[in-house]
Amino acid sequence: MKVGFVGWRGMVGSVLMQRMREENDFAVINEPVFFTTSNVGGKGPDIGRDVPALKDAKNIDELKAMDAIVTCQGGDYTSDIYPKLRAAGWTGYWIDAASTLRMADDAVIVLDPVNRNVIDSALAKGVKDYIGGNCTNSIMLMGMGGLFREGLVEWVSSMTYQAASGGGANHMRELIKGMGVVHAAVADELATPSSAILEIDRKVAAAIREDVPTEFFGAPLAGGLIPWIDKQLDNGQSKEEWKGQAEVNKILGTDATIPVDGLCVRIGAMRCHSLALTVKLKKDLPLEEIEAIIKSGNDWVKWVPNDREISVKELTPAAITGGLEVGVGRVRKLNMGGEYLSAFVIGDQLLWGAAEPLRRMLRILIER
Ligand SMILES: NC(=O)C1=CN([C@@H]2O[C@H](COP(=O)(O)OP(=O)(O)OC[C@H]3O[C@@H](n4cnc5c(N)ncnc54)[C@H](OP(=O)(O)O)[C@@H]3O)[C@@H](O)[C@H]2O)C=CC1
Ligand SMILES: N[C@@H](CC(=O)OP(=O)(O)O)C(=O)O
Repeated sequence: MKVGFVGWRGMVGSVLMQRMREENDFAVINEPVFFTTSNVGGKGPDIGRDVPALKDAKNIDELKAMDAIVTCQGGDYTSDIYPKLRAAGWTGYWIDAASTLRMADDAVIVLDPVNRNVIDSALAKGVKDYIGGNCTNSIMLMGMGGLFREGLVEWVSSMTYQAASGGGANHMRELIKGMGVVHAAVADELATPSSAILEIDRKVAAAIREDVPTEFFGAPLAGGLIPWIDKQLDNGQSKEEWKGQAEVNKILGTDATIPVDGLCVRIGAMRCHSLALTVKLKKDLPLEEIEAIIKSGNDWVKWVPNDREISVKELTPAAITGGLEVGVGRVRKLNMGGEYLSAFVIGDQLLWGAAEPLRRMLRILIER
């Protein structure tokens, strides 16, 4: 199979390359071809064997020679190139991290540990477009997929805590710079144990208002949060919030829509997205049964007992970042009644939230 890779040196693309090397995926790809929008003729990534020089990611003829194209280049690239390629008669497989094509009728949102049945039936029908889901939705479904699979979920309220990496590499850099600015504003006082905390607080507040960089996020994130992610819609939702119900139902292939809604908030974590969920179940099940169903969702569910000491150690970005496990904890019945469940779900948004579903989709295609 001739597989073209576009966007491989970006943040999502780099994580994809890293995972493909770890899983030895390049051993089963006869001809990997790497494309670029900025460095035609340059050197491709290290995949353990020689690869041809980088090809032009905007050259439709070069792209047309591929059996499959995996792109992490972003929505603008997809909007520009995909229609031209299809118009030129290309019938290969398009695997994409960008949201552009997700809701298209003839595209499938891929998250195979949750919707392998949807993927398999699409492949059998000849569907050619396989798109990675929004990071919060993929993480939520990786954590709570068992409850959805059993048809137990009536609705979900999802309050998110989303990491800087969701915005891209520059956003991560801005967060760290901001942290440095805050520290620098009170470094002397911090070195003096007797210094007054209110004075430290005043200086920190001033630094956050005036000095923390805001070029990429548009508001100070270090030492704060931003209660809006993505565009504003006419109904008062953010686009990120709108994606919840639309994508979750499409991923699951539901007949009747399961309502999913809540607020999406950017916080100062690096690459772990978290969700505080209220789940309305269709029936009042014992907690032990709920635990067994959640654990049975897939091999990556990391069940964290609802215990203070374990939760603060295991259910945090520090514990989860860089790994494929999706933490699920704080599961208990809420005061509203036996059918109301709380849960906290946390995952690395560059892995299950972006690169991993694409990597696995490519593998499914190759191994067919
Ligand atoms: N970030 C996320 O959490 C998620 C992102 N996505 C999708 O993936 C797309 C790509 O996201 P992301 O990887 O964060 O974007 P990046 O900005 O990190 O990379 C995108 C492209 O920018 C070019 N680029 C320019 N300067 C640099 C540089 N200094 N280092 C690396 N690449 C550079 C590269 O193209 P070239 O080599 O051709 O110059 C690269 O492929 C998004 O637009 C989105 O559609 C989907 C899910 C989650
Ligand atoms: N919007 C997400 C990241 C992302 O790229 O999402 P999408 O693929 O749905 O555009 C975030 O900021 O955390």
